[in-house]
Amino acid sequence: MRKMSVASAPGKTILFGEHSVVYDEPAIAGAVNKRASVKIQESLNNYSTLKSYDLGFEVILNTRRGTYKLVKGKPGIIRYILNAMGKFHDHSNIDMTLGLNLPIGSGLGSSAAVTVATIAALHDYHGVPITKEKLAEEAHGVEQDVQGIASPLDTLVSTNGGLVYLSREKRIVRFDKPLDAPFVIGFTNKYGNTGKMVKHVRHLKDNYPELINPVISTMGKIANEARIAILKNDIDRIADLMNLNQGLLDGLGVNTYELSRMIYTARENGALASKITGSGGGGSIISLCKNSTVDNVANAINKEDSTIKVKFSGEGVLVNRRSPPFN
Ligand SMILES: Nc1ncnc2c1ncn2[C@@H]1O[C@H](COP(=O)(O)OP(=O)(O)O)[C@@H](O)[C@H]1O
Ligand SMILES: C[C@@](O)(CCOP(=O)(O)O)CC(=O)O
Ligand SMILES: [Mg+2]
Repeated sequence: MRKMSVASAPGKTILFGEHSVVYDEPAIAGAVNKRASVKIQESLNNYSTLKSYDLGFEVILNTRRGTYKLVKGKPGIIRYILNAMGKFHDHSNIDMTLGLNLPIGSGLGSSAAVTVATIAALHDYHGVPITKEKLAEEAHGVEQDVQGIASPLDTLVSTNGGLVYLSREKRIVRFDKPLDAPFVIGFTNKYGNTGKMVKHVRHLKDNYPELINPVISTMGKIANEARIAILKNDIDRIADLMNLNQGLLDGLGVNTYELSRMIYTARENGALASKITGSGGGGSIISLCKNSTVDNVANAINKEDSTIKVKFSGEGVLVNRRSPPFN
């Protein structure tokens, strides 16, 4: 029987604090019910392979030399997997398969979900016990290597699951109850590149510190206000804070015409709030709706863009389809 390991991890949606979280401000994000899965099998060849039917890529890897040949597809997300293999794999030949049922580059944390699932599968394959804390830390290190700058938010949420508040001290506090309100995620077919958008904000901050620092710290204050509103399930206050957060993201230049189109379409068709989720520059928006308006909002956005129905999910990383006995 060929040695095999399977791990999966959820994507996420950021409610408050994207970009400001990179500068240690608090943030609020939730794991969603769309996941990345990685299967590793002992290879019968004298080389390794990495395939994804969902993303249409195939790679032949020489793990001994650390080189690879892209047989077909785009390299993007492969960089995260190769970085993880460089750190957590030996030179044995393996066949890896990546499954992804969430849109990639769409602000839903595909890079974090793929990275967490890859590392969890590699550690299981090599029989290396690991805690959730260590797994999230290693995954954050991979995102930092590949993107140049990354907060631990995405990889913490993909590892732990649930709706979480990330404090300034980088501790996560899980909300006991998911938000009792329907959301619609709208996404454009123009994906955003997280690394590029984070570097854009860094450039602005370095050039206009006296203007941008107050924006970043106000985003942190909004996240703290939102934490209280979520605990009270004060939907109207959450909505006001989401729209305020959007105004500041716009100021940071991470909005686009397509994202604005979806934001205002959502608001004009009954959404209580609508804002960019994730890095922006493309990708997705998240709209807070009422049960009576959620279908209107989705239908209106679908006229020119796409929507994906996601639910918050309590499930974080799974290894061999069960929540690992993390110590
Ligand atoms: N079709 C694709 N095949 C492989 N990689 C892709 C594809 N589309 C986008 N990518 C890459 O996937 C990564 C997505 O990560 P990121 O930009 O952080 O988006 P997300 O918001 O999903 O985390 C980027 O490195 C991007 O270059
Ligand atoms: C923009 C940022 O705050 C979130 C990135 O989210 P995503 O990769 O677009 O899903 C960057 C980070 O936190 O590392
Ligand atoms: Mg990402």
